[in-house]
This record gives sequence, structure tokens and C-alpha cells, in this order.
Amino acid sequence: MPLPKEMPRSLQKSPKKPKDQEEIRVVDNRYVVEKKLGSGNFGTAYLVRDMKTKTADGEWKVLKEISVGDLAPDETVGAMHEAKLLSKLDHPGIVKFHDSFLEKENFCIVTEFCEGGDLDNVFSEYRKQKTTPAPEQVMEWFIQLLLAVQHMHQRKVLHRDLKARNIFMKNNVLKVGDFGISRILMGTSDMATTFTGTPYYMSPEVLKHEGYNSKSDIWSIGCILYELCCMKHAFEGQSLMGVMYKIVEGKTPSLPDTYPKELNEILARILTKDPAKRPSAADLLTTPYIAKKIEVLKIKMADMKITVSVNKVDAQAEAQDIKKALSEKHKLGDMRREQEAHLTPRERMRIRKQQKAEEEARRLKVAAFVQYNENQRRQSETRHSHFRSSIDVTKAGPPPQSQTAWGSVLHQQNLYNIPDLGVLHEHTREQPLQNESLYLTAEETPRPITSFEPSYRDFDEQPIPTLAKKGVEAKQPYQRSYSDDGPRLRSSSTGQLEEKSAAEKNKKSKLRSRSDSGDDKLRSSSDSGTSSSGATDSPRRDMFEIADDDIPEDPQMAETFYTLHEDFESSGSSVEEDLSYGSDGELEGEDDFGALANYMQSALDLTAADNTTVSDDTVSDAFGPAVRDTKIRNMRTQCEKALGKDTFKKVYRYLKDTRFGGNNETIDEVDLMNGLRKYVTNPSDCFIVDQLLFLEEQAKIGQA
Ligand SMILES: Nc1ncnc2c1ncn2[C@@H]1O[C@H](COP(=O)(O)OP(=O)(O)OP(=O)(O)O)[C@@H](O)[C@H]1O
Repeated sequence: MPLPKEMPRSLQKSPKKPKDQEEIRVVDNRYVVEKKLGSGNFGTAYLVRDMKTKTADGEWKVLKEISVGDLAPDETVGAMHEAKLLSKLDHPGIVKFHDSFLEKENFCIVTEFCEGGDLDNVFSEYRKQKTTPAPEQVMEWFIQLLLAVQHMHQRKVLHRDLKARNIFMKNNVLKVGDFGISRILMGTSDMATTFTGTPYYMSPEVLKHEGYNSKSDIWSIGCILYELCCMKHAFEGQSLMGVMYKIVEGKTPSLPDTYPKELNEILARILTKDPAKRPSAADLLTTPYIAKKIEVLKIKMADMKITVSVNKVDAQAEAQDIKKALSEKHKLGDMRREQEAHLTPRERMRIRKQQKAEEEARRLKVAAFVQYNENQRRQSETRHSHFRSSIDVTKAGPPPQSQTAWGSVLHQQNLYNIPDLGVLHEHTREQPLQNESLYLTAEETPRPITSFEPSYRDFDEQPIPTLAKKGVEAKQPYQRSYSDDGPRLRSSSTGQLEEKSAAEKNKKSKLRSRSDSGDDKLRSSSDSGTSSSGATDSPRRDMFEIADDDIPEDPQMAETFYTLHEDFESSGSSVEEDLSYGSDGELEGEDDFGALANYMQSALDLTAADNTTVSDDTVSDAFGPAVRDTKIRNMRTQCEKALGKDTFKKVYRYLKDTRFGGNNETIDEVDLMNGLRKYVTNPSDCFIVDQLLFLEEQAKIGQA
């Protein structure tokens, strides 16, 4: 008997719902969940679109859900109150806290989204590429961190969990995340004893349980400064306990010679074991060496306020593409729900590719960023050596115009502009085109700058160049979202004005090209990338020639097709509609740079009166020998509470035997953690027990 063409619905096997088409989740009637960013100690973070904003498609934000099922109602009230206060704080170096609310068993926090990800990811990328950022870049980031910390300390808010994973990047500006959040989450309990994360940034006083104050935040900033320079932790050890001993009793680490000795001295001051002798953020900002750098950066930031507006147009245009891709995903989801059509394998593949591409774009963004900084570092080193040789030449006699000589050295160095990384955005088209695609071929190397950077009076005071790169290597690192902007023009006399007019020109042409319809957009988009330079077409353009209405069967070809197809599909909306404006009508990025410049000025105006230490009133100030036993007893109770009496006993015995059992062999931390898995699911839950053991050992040393 022939099989019916179509089986009755009741007999059809209901297809398993692909993950991609899970129902759209809306939180608090307002936040559309787009994807999970990750989970941390306190909960899970999601990228969401806030639909209650001026733009039709909402604004990207981050929603953190923290399960607080067993919180008492009065604890919740306190947390909500603290959260309200936090949402009033506004600083370009601090991730903006937008909103908080309770939803079912979750305490939800909504914050600004930082497209550059966290500093830990950036570090990993540097480590992978075996490089470190340029000293000027380190200085710039360090100052941004100090400004943010000073702002909060002035307002009596402590962070208490400063670490690379809590620092985010947006438009190459570092933003401290979760400021004050630990206090909301931990209530009035002592952070030091309940902290379950990494010990690398913890100060000696916290490890010794002597209380937390603003100087403990400063210690963490010192650890981050060291990591920025060396790409490794300031205090490392074979084991958790080893790290703790190093922090409390070890030598202060110093920076390699490639960093200015002034910075090394500053690091040593920050990593002073005694918090009373450690400088405050205000002390540091008023240190002459830092103040001088702030002067230079203030000018640069004000300058970047101009250039970022161009990048912002690109960024917003690209963000629009992401939105489009995501709405496409939703459309497909709707189709499924309404049973109007079944997804074809190609559609399914397309969604999968899209998601993979987003992940890859994020990774590439960080990789390109690191490469960009590496270029800056090399450029800076070359300049430094040229500067030195120009001094030597000057010392040796004529020609006496070292300034001119320095300027001409720069001009002769065949400076090239490189893609501005402010435009690196999570974007489907940023995915690599097969294996070659991380690199540009010789024809695709960035175009030479037609003019030149201003000549610099003093190397130390020169503005940090962000647009130029020396030399061309056989293969240049490629950044997918390579800006189509023409070269930015600068002259020594009117650099800023010319840059602005070039920027504005580009901005206008962007607006024009994006508001054109599909085909025109393709043309204007790719044309603008080549016409000004006369360079050959990019692979992206070539590949596009294969496009027709059918998605190619071959997966790799299909991948390329998707990238290109979605890249240039008509969005039907103009860029003007998509730009997200701040309350004063300015573009967001501009706000940050302008505001940073203002905060730099305030830092320069700081006085001795600002150099105060902020204490956390929830934690006792001193842990003298007299109260040590009580503290240890309390800690033991907390361990029991956290792990359960039985588990605590087993974990305590295991850790004590392993660490202090008389076996002098080096402890392998991984083995130790695996051993702990016999007793607990998450070995990091036992950190508190390690702390207890550490304190007991300290007490023994004290008594001896
Ligand atoms: N504002 C943000 N912008 C961009 N990404 C974010 C933001 N906040 C968090 N993330 C990302 O979300 C993920 C989870 O972050 P979350 O802060 O919940 O935990 P964590 O930082 O990994 O750990 P911890 O709980 O120790 O702070 C991380 O990958 C983080 O980079």
C-alpha cells in the first residue's frame, strides 16, 4: 500500500524544538532577553533589549538575575534601597546601574552593556598573543580606573570585589562594574569571610580578616595595574594558600624596566601591606607624575569626543545589523509557533551560524583590540628609540632642529592608519571568511595616511596616537568590522580641525549610504572602502558576486553567503532613527569622552582634603590579637553554615592534612581541587575554609 503523501498531524512526530527557537523571554514587561552572557558567583547575566527607550528596537543592556529565594523581606527592602542609591551614581568610568527589581525569586539588576567584554578576556587575548599593552595605554586605563574609584570613594561607596572580571571595556574606556553591588548582595555580612572567588586581588588586611576599607579597593587596583603591565597576577603561588601567603608576607612585585620608574614607584606605594600607609585614590591622582599624564589625557579625551561620533555611527549601524539578525531569528521563531511553516535545514543552519558568528565576532573583537595595542606599543617603542637617537644627534651637534628632525622621522616612517577599534562590535559579518580571514593580504593593508601627526615636543607629553601605525608587514591583522572611513587628516598646525572635518564628512557619507536602499547600500558601503584609497576590492566584495537568492548548499560557502547577505540586506530604517542619544541629545560615546575630560579636570583640582580613607561601617576596623580567637570562632561558624557541619568537618580535615600534614611536597592546586570534589560540588565553596586555616596558622605564628 502506497504511503500517504502527508501523514495525519496526529501521527507526525513532533519535532524537537531547536534551542534557537526558544520562546522570547520578557522580564518585567520591559527587557527582552537576547542571550546569556555568562554566570558568575552571584547569578547569571543576560544581554537584553530595553523596550522602554526612545528607539523602536530598544537599547542594549545587561540584566543580572540573582537568586534570592530565601532572603527575608526586610533584607530585600535594604537591598532595594541601596540599589536605588546606586542608580543615581553617574560616572563614565563606572558601568551605569539602571534599574533593580524583584521578579519571582530573583533579584534583578539592570546595567549598561559594555560591548568590549571584561578585562579578563582582554588579558587572555594578550596572553595568547604573548604581548602586553603599550605603557601609554596602561597609563590611560590606570587613570580611568583611579578616576572611577575616587568618584565612588568620595561618595563613600566601596567596591569590595575589584578584579579583572569586574572591569569592562566600552569604546576603549574601562568601566568598573558592580560597584557597591557586593554590599547589596552580601547585606551586612562581612564580605571577606563569605567571598568565594579568586584571592588574587585580595588585600593583606582582608585575608587577615582585619576589615575592609577604601584602601583595600586601592590594593586591588594595584594588582590590576601590575596585571595590565605584565599580563600575570601580581601574587602567584602554587596553591591558593601560597597566593595568600605571598600577599600577606611576600615581596612587593616590581614592573619590568620597559615601564617608567615613576610607575613602578607608584605600584610599590599601592602595594604597601599596611593599609594606613597605602595611598588613597585622591593621593594617587595628585601624584605629580600622574597629574602630568592626566593633563595630556584630558586634551586627548576632549579630542576623542570628536572622533568617537564617527565611530558611533558605524557602531550603531552595526548594532542595527545585529538587531536585524536577531529579529530575523525571532521571526523564524514566530513562524514555528504559529505552525505556518517548518524550518528548512538551511534556515536552521543559518541560525546556528548566526549564533556562532556572534561568539566569534566577540572573540575577534578582543583579538583585534589586543593587536591594535600591540601595534601601538611597537610604534611607541620605535618612537622612543628614534627620540633617543634624535637626542643623541642633537647632543652630537648640528643639525640643531631636533624637533623638526623628530617630526620628519615620523613622516618618513610611512605611517598607516589602522582600523579604529571603537567600531568593533558584536556582529554577524565579523566572522572569519575561512582560515585566511584573520589577516589581510598585501593589497588589503590599510591605506597610508596622507598627512602627518603633529610633531611632539617631548615624548612623555605627546598625545597617544590612536590612528597611525608604522610600516606594513606581509600580513596585517584583520579586523572584520574594518571601518570604511577614509584616512583621517591631520596637519601639525590644524590637526584637530582637519580631523573634525574629515570625521564629519565621513559621518555624512555614512548617513547617506545607510539610508539608501539595499543595492545602493551595498555599492556605497563597499565603494567607500575602496574609492578613496584606490585599493583593490576586499574579499568580502568578491565573495558577494556569488550571491543569488539561493543559499549555497556547501556549508562554508553558505556561511560566507549568510555573512554577506545579511550584511547588506535593506533594513528599511535610517541610521538617524537608530542612534541612541543621551538625555542631552549627544551621542553616548561622546558623552563618555567629554565627561572623562571633565573628571580629569576635577582630579587635577583635588586637594589634600579629599585624601580620606573610607571605612566600611559593617566591618570591624581592627583585628588585634585580643579579638583573634573570637574572629576565628565566628569564621568557623560561618564555614559550618555555608557547607553544613558534616561537610565542613571533612573539608577542614582534608585541607589541613593536605596543606599542613608535614608533607613538604609542593601542593598541586588542581589535585587539591579535585580532592575537594569528593565533598562538595563546587570546590571554590571551600575557599572560606582555606581562609580559616590561614588565619589559624597566622594566629600560631603570632603566638610563637
Ligand atoms: N555590563 C556588562 N557588559 C558586558 N558584559 C557583561 C556585563 N556584565 C557582565 N558581563 C559578562 O557576563 C558574564 C557574567 O558576568 P557576572 O558579572 O555575572 O559574573 P563574573 O564577572 O563572571 O563573576 P563574578 O560573579 O565573580 O563577578 C561575564 O562573561 C561578563 O563578562
